[in-house]
Amino acid sequence: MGAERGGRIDRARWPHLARGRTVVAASTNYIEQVFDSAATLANALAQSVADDLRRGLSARNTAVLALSGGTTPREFLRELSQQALDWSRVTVTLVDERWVGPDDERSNARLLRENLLKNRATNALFVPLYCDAPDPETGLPRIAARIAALPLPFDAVVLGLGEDGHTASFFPGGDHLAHALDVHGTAQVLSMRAPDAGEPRITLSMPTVLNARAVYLHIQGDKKRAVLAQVVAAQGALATSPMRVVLDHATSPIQVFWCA
Ligand SMILES: O=C(O)[C@H](O)[C@@H](O)[C@H](O)[C@H](O)COP(=O)(O)O
Repeated sequence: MGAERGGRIDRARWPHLARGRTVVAASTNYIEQVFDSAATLANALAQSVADDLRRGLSARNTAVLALSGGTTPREFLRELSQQALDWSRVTVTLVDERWVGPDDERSNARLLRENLLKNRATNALFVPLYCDAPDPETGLPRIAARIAALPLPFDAVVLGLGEDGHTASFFPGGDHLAHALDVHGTAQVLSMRAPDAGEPRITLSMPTVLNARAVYLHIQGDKKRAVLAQVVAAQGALATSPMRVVLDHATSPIQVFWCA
């Protein structure tokens, strides 16, 4: 993969890279930065995503962002909500959503509502990946119409990583996994059911994610870092994992933000 090591990073090639962070590896399809705490990571990631949004606002007068749910992003979302920019011109949606009501503990919409859509970001427009249909298959046309109406590509997409190598709701064994991962596919959003997914899901498709102007991977803890190392080395069960497909087809380097 031709990794560069910290001292030899060509900063001109990586314009988003702020000073003072440790770059542990970079290659043509990812660049990894390591932070000494979850708080410094959350702050740096929020600043970086906010800069992407500001660039979008000044170039196109509008900006659009897709965020992941799960347990990792809470602190980052709170930091992002404090970023000074014209949030009234920003549209926020999710990378994926569990098919549960917006007040359910497992709802990613709820996570965003409680942690991002407040403070300075109160006026951001949130586009949910959930509707009152009984299941994601039935709700899909409505959700797809919402995504089709967005001014894509996304200015930034933030992904998470599961220990099974899933990202977004690209779960191994998912009923629409091949379709979702098809880089030439035309679907922007799909339903997904998988044995390890818990609830049925809605997910952005791989090309919708990878067309973003900036794609981040936010991971915390040694276990996730070990998972990513296996994905990068294409080893064992993770050699063909969904995250590996993301790395293989990244059109601009995935920006990995990691802390122990
Ligand atoms: O809603 C979700 O489940 C996600 O968006 C999912 O892709 C998540 O990012 C990973 O599963 C990591 O989740 P954790 O941060 O909880 O480990």
